[in-house]
Amino acid sequence: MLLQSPPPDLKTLRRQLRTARRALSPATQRQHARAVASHLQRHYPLRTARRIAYYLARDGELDPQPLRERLGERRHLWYLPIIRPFQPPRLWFIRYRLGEPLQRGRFGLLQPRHCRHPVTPRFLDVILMPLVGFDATGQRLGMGGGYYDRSLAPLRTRQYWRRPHLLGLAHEVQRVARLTPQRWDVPLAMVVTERGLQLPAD
Ligand SMILES: Nc1nc2c(c(=O)[nH]1)N(C=O)[C@@H](CNc1ccc(C(=O)N[C@@H](CCC(=O)O)C(=O)O)cc1)CN2
Ligand SMILES: Nc1ncnc2c1ncn2[C@@H]1O[C@H](COP(=O)(O)OP(=O)(O)OP(=O)(O)O)[C@@H](O)[C@H]1O
Repeated sequence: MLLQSPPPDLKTLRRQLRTARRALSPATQRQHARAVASHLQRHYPLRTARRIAYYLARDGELDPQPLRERLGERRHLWYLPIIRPFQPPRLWFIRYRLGEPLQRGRFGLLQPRHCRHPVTPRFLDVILMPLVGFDATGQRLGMGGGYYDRSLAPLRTRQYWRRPHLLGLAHEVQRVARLTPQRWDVPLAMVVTERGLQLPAD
């Protein structure tokens, strides 16, 4: 009898995908970050967005900094996530101007030292999200803490007249065949890798 190996559990899958993205050389990392910036710099919801959340790349994450540099500071306000200091864990977003001081917070994450006027996701036009994994349908695998999912949950249930456009950024090596959607998952509008934009397909 042929025994098929079972699909890896999510914890194993996260570890494998994080190892794969970390294994990319610094030169490849830079090339992918520049390719993603080229694919997105003329992208309509981003060009016209006023408030954009991004993240400071770590652990092999696709680096959104070249994209920030191309889009510039004149038309856009840039925000970084911070873990809000009480339970349940959720993200707030803080305006961050280049050159302002950073400090290490929870999990050793760099975050703005001055946390003035945090906003929740509904005040943002675009959220650039770091992915651990993704599939062709736009399903996303994150760090597993539910930080983004919990923070975005109100957008699913309430009717806001506008909601942020969610863009996932990743390297192609983070693509997986199929992720099973969880009840609380908030779907992405698009995944962007060095190969280009990917609209969710069923
Ligand atoms: N660059 C970046 N910023 C981000 C995230 C992210 O994935 N990447 N987040 C995405 O949610 C939020 C923070 N959530 C995080 C959740 C877990 C870990 C993490 O490193 N966990 C370690 C365990 C560390 C420990 O327990 O001390 C790990 O899993 O190895 C990091 C960020 C907001 N900011
Ligand atoms: N809207 C929510 N309300 C309550 N708990 C939630 C919600 N969203 C996620 N969670 C909790 O967070 C945990 C992690 O979720 P999941 O495995 O989907 O993480 P993830 O999508 O990889 O992480 P993240 O959202 O931080 O990128 C789940 O076990 C779930 O219990």
